[in-house]
Amino acid sequence: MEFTKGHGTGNDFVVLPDPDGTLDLTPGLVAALCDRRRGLGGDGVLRVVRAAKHPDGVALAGEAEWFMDYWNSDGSFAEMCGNGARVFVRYLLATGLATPTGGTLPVATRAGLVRARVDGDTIAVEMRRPRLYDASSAVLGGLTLPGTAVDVGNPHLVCALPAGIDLADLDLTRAPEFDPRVFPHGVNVEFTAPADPVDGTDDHVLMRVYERGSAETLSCGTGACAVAAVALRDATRDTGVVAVDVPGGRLTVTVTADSCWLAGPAVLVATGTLTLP
Ligand SMILES: N[C@@H](CCC[C@H](N)C(=O)O)C(=O)O
Repeated sequence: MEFTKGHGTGNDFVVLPDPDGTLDLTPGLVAALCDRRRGLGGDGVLRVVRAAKHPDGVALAGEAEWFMDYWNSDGSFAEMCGNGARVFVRYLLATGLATPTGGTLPVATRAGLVRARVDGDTIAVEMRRPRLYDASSAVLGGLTLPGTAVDVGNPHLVCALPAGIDLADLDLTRAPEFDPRVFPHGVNVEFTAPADPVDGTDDHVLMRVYERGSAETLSCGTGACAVAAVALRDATRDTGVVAVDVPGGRLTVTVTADSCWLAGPAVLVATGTLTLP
């Protein structure tokens, strides 16, 4: 089986072309592929399948040719992956499987249709506007951190660190605890700290993330969108541009009245042939 490895700000994926949806992708196979010592290694798998050929994509087949079948590294599904969508589009373009029309390329996902725009090394995807819906908290190393629940198609909990606690000092080798009544299907937890202004943006935030199904990653695109929406709310703004620095680089999030653009680099690093176990 052919594979490609790619990443967006260090959030890395095994890309599997399966245009006709014939691959028997199982949670065990996904976990084995993502194993960093015994497999190819990755935060997740992106199966590239025609929307018409996947039960979760078929409803959008009239609007997008390709469906992003995203899996976390533990073998669970997620509704949406912002960095994954950007890498997915890079793959479609590099392989000639799709070309933008009128500057944009639609992709079907479990969270609905996203649109991509390509500008050199940068790929931006337009997703739904993040919805802030509840106050909740995470517990990490005995410390309770208040936060905001945000729906970006997938669930997020954004927690600002109190003064005196350094983002770099957080121990994210263990999962933060969260309230399962607010997040019955689990949650991605973002920890944030303010940063110095960046030209051309309205706000600048530092972020680390513990992802549902993938543990700590170097970046999370939907997480960055959630963080940007909370930063704008805290600045009593409804829309704006926020630079979000993650351990793997910088993402730029533009929240508009009705959507959210996530922009950053998306890179393919290797292709090869995989012998399935
Ligand atoms: N890294 C992704 C999010 C992947 C899904 C997430 N772990 C979940 O289970 O919701 C991103 O870039 O958005």
